[in-house]
Amino acid sequence: MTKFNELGVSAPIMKALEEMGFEEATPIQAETIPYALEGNDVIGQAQTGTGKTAAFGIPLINKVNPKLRKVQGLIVAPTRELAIQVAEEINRLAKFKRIRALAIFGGSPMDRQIRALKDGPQIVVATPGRLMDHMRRKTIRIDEVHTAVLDEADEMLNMGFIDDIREILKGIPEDRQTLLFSATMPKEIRNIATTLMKEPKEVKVKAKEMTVENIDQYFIEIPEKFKFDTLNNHLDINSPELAIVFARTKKRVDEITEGLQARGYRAEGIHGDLTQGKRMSVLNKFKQGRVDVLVATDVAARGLDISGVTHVYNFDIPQDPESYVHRIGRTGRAGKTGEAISFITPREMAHLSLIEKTTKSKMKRLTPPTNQDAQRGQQQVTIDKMKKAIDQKDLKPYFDAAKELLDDHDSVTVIAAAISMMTKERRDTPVRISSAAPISVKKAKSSKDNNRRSNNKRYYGGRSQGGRNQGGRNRKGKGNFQRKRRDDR
Ligand SMILES: Nc1ncnc2c1ncn2[C@@H]1O[C@H](COP(=O)(O)OP(=O)(O)OP(=O)(O)O)[C@@H](O)[C@H]1O
Ligand SMILES: [Mg+2]
Repeated sequence: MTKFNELGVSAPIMKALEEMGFEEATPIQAETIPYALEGNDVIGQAQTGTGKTAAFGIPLINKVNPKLRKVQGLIVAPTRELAIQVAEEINRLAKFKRIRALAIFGGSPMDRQIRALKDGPQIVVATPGRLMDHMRRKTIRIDEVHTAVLDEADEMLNMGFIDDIREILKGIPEDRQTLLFSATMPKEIRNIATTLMKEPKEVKVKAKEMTVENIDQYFIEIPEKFKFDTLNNHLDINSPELAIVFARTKKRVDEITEGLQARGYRAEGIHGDLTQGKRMSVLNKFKQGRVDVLVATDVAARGLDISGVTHVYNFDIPQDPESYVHRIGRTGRAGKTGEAISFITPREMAHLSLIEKTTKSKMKRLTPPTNQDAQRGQQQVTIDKMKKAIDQKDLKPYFDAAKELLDDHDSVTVIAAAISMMTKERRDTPVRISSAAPISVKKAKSSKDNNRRSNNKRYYGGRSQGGRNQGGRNRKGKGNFQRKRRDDR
């Protein structure tokens, strides 16, 4: 284990790290910080939730001159919420260095951002679309930037963003330091990346699997029309502290959200068609635990660090294995455990193998839970509450009433009545989710799908201990798949 002071991190940052409770550097931090501090370009790849933000944030802050009120560090991120989160983490790390990070992103008033930029933040975290707006209007100067960071680098260099990124990098002096980070880095994207960098040091934290091992991964083979009830049952059985449900399209996100609300869950949806105000309020409610289930498109798949997310459901399996890695990585962060459950229609089974092959990890099969399983799961929630009360509460004031009840009824009946009154009643409000075209399956490899290991015994006790736009424009018309996909999230 490496201490931060062994890495050459300066005193003000050390103080911030202490305040944040970071005792030791994570492997990606230990390996990339020294390279970056020496001024090297770095490509850093490490699993989700392993501290990549600080891995680029610390050396960047280290290098920034607090006396110079000009943008010196530019971080580009794919979504608005991620830009905000990264700026917050940078500001925490920079607390004792008198420098400020500002997030600029689409969907929020331009004039306010222009004023904030005039204030002279040394670090800007931006989504590409809004950043380019500012560049065109000359309301941001990036010609003194010495460090450029692409967070979620493979996404930023993918078809939907690559042209913007090239244009942005053209505005930054060529002798810049460039840092690229992501949990995934397909080879062809890595090749593009190196053309934008100078002899980059490539750090790939050695891991058997691309996914974090403290996420238990499951799949349920289920026809489309049973997905919603299965989700319902699963939520009842697992009673997640916080759960994220990923669906393929904005429409499905809306329908699933409405369906869950109709069935009595505290659920809210998030996708690219909502106003920025709504997106932020939904995410904040989720972070505060006022919403238990966040239903989302891939707009929430990358980078978001929300503590307490115990379950991730892939209501629809994602097209790309990379997207799978990022989605499930919203749980099991910073050493905590989590569960990921993917719904796969029979026709999509070959796609499961492709994902497993890419991520080098296996999903265990679960049988779809029945309504009875779900009922039992909900009762278990009550029983757990009762057990807690037995352990922790002073129940003596209730003894007389209890004894009175037991004069007339046997104890099993009395307890059953108590459980029934405290258990959430299931609502069977009919819910219809419009059907979605199944994923287009590439490189189908079906032979081993027929004899997958079965692990059906896992219904109860499945509760785990949990410890959180895109560039702002809805650009249409290029016609390629990636672009379309981004517009639809
Ligand atoms: N050295 C550390 N010690 C303890 N906690 C840490 C350390 N470094 C980072 N963290 C915390 O771990 C969590 C995950 O960090 P971060 O969001 O940077 O992960 P990431 O690798 O960028 O994940 P993703 O691939 O999903 O973007 C954050 O809450 C962060 O504050
Ligand atoms: Mg990250």
